[in-house]
Amino acid sequence: MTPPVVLTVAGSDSGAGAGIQADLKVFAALGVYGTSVLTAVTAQNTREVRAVFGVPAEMVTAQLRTLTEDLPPVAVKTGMLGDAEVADAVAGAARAGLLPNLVVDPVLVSTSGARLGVVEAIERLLPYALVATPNRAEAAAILGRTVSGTDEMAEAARQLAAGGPRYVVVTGGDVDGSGLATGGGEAFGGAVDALCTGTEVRLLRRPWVPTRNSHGTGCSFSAAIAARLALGDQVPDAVAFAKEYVTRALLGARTWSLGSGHGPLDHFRWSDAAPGGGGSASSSGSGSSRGSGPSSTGR
Ligand SMILES: Nc1ncnc2c1ncn2[C@@H]1O[C@H](COP(=O)(O)OP(=O)(O)O)[C@@H](O)[C@H]1O
Ligand SMILES: Cc1ncc(COP(=O)(O)OP(=O)(O)O)c(N)n1
Repeated sequence: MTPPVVLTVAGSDSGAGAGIQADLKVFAALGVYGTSVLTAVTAQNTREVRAVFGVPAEMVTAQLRTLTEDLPPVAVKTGMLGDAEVADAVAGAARAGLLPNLVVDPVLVSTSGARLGVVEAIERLLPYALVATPNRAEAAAILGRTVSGTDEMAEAARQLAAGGPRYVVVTGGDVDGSGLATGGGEAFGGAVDALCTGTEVRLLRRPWVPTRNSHGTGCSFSAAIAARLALGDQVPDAVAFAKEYVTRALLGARTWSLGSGHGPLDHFRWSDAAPGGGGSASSSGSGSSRGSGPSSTGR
């Protein structure tokens, strides 16, 4: 069967844990045909982002036009955009109807602290998003206030949804269920995200996986949402699937030793990494919206 085409518009991570490389791995793992528009090249490993080189906006437009003429996507995700000119180029394509089922992951700063984007660029694209997936820090930067506990995450999701995207997931991979920063190696109450559907906010909770190999969780999450939208899921189901997928990909990589910093997820061995069976990351689902489980399409 011909797979649906899914496009990622993002930066290159030379270490392949995040960015274009992670997105394409997620697409392959979930059975869709991935295409890519490169917005920037980073010199990056598991420890740091050493250099960033932006692709000119005209070249981003050329990639978008060339691809969408021949391989029109069924769903699209954006990651690192770099500057506002690149965001304008992508927004132009969205306005022209070339980027259906658009998932915007507002990448601003890497885990290691490097700046990968600006709020102004994100703001230009958010009105065209079907789904936006900011983490707590990104939501805070866009809204201009702190977003700490789950109540504030829910409120931030509601506020961002009122300003453009139909659905917003504020992710909290770095906090436990009661909103305390984790930071250590212990499992707390769960990795909690807040999904605003436009009418309500649902808290999605899966086990928090204690691992250093967590580089690229945000990229992988948004890529999985886009893949599942292309396969026909409704947004809440796509989001629930993506959360489960990331949990399993984190579990799959717990024993990996790739690089000396924050290593990548195991994007491919997720279908046999059952959450709850993974050491201290016991199941703590509550209040979550669950779609069909990842194992339904696992290889
Ligand atoms: N250690 C972890 N254990 C379980 N889930 C996690 C962990 N880290 C991140 N996640 C999940 O991964 C997804 C991406 O979130 P997050 O890591 O907050 O994004 P970002 O990489 O943009 O900071 C969310 O569903 C989040 O809950
Ligand atoms: C090229 C590139 N794009 C995005 C990121 C950040 O990835 P993300 O998944 O949002 O973040 P972490 O999970 O690594 O915090 C990146 N580093 N490089």
